[in-house]
Amino acid sequence: MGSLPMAAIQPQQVVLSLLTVGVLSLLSFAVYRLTFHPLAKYPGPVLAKLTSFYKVYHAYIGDMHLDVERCHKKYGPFVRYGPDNLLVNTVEGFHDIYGTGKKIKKGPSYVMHGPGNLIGVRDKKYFARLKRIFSQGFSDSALRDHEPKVRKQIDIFCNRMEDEQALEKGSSGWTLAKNMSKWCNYLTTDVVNMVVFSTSWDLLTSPKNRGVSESLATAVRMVGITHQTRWLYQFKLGPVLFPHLIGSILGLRKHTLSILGESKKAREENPDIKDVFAQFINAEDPATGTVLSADTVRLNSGTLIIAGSDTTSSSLAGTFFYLARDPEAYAKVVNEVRSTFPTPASIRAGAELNSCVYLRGAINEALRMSPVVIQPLWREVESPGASIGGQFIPAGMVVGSGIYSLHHDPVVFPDPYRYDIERWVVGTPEEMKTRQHHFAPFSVGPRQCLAKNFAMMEMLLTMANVVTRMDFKLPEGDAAKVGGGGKGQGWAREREGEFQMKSWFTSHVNGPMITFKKRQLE
Ligand code: HEM
Repeated sequence: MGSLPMAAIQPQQVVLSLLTVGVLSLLSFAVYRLTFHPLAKYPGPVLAKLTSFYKVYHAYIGDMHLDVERCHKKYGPFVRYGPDNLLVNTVEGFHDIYGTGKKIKKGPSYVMHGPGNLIGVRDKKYFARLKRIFSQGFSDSALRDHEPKVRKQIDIFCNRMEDEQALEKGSSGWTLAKNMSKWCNYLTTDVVNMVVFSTSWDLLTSPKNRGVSESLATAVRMVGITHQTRWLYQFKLGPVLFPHLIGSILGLRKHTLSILGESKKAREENPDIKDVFAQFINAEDPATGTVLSADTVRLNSGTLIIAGSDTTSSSLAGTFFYLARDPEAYAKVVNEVRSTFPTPASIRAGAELNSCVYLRGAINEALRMSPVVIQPLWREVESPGASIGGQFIPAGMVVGSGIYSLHHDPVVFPDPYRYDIERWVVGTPEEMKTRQHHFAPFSVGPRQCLAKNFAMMEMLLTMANVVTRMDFKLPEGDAAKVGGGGKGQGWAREREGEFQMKSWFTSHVNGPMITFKKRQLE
């Protein structure tokens, strides 16, 4: 009996089989993620449970802080916001994640910042040793060294704000309106460069390098997107998926290298320069016992420029935004500062400045309403797991909290979308303690902002100098609306009195437009 002839396998059949296998694998993967995954019991958007690209999308369009808020309103305090990601919106949970003592470290996507770059270091022991080097740059004694450099840049900033060449016609001394997100960015970028490198791009005085502000913003946007999944970084997908954002980042690298070059040149001429960069180049790498490599120095320098410019500038712009809309708060701040410091020359960082409670309240309330590091800062739970907000979360899961949501808890901050500087001035000790516990613009715990005190000093000095030298207000007409919410801007973006932010890694803002009038000082 002859054997039956084998039927020839058609290419369509191969494709069909492969497709079937592919679809079945995807289906079983989806079923696993929705049903058997360790986070399966937590509610959340179905797409977020299935794929990290849900988060990537919100990071790209810049509404993640609002989407996080929307999800908590819909699903409650624990929300699954990615296949392995859990959002926690209780104050206990927040302090469990970011405070000390838990087996929790920075999330996997932080590797994108490169080895030896403080902000991205995940190993706790290595971090502790590295932090000893970098925190010296922002210690109390270092702040005293930095203060004159900061004041000098603030003086240039104030000269630009009261610029008499730009008086509006018939306005009895008021200047043309200025876009404060831009000007505050020029100020803080020049400040951070002077403090770290003793040289700067002179953004306040020269338009030549101002494109760097755009590059910084785009770099921050790309960081925020890449933070949502480590695959983007590991498989180098960023340039493929977001080619329009990459050019700016290359531009930023060029600018960083130029400032490093300038700074080195200045050091050859004067080897005694004392700044943060001098500490970097003379420091010993705790991992190798040798001096920090050129790459480590470059990476950390880039981090300081980004971390130190965008954040402080958006916070200052926010303070202008809210104060210019609140005549009562404005009057309290102005009276307090002018009675404490009769002349700009008398303004110094320290006890007197810190005693200006309305000024501090005005800045704190702007940071509460519009915290500038605004995406959930992802952390990985280490073995054997951790209790977070009363829930046991297994090792390997990635957890985070939205600072914007924490700051808008209506129980602690009644009428949470209203700017009210009294929250930081009036209250029983218990109430003040509770508010502080729910307030974390700089994060908390071991990985909180390295330069929190420096940033507060810079903001207090800036606002104190401005109100001593000038009056300021919103301009007439539509320009007054720039930066605020309004109809048609999207969900939760209708509130006209709220400074609108795009939640990139740090926030991106526009406005407010502000007009200034120089005071006559004897
Ligand atoms: C209003 C201004 C600022 C705010 C609101 C702010 C906020 C923050 C926050 C929330 C973090 C935690 C980030 C994370 O967990 O991934 C952070 C980290 C950091 N910030 Fe700031 N920051 C400000 C200004 C500055 C300035 C002026 C500098 C330096 C010149 C700076 C340097 C850093 C560094 C190096 C880290 C990383 C610390 C670490 O990973 O342990 N920041 N900042």
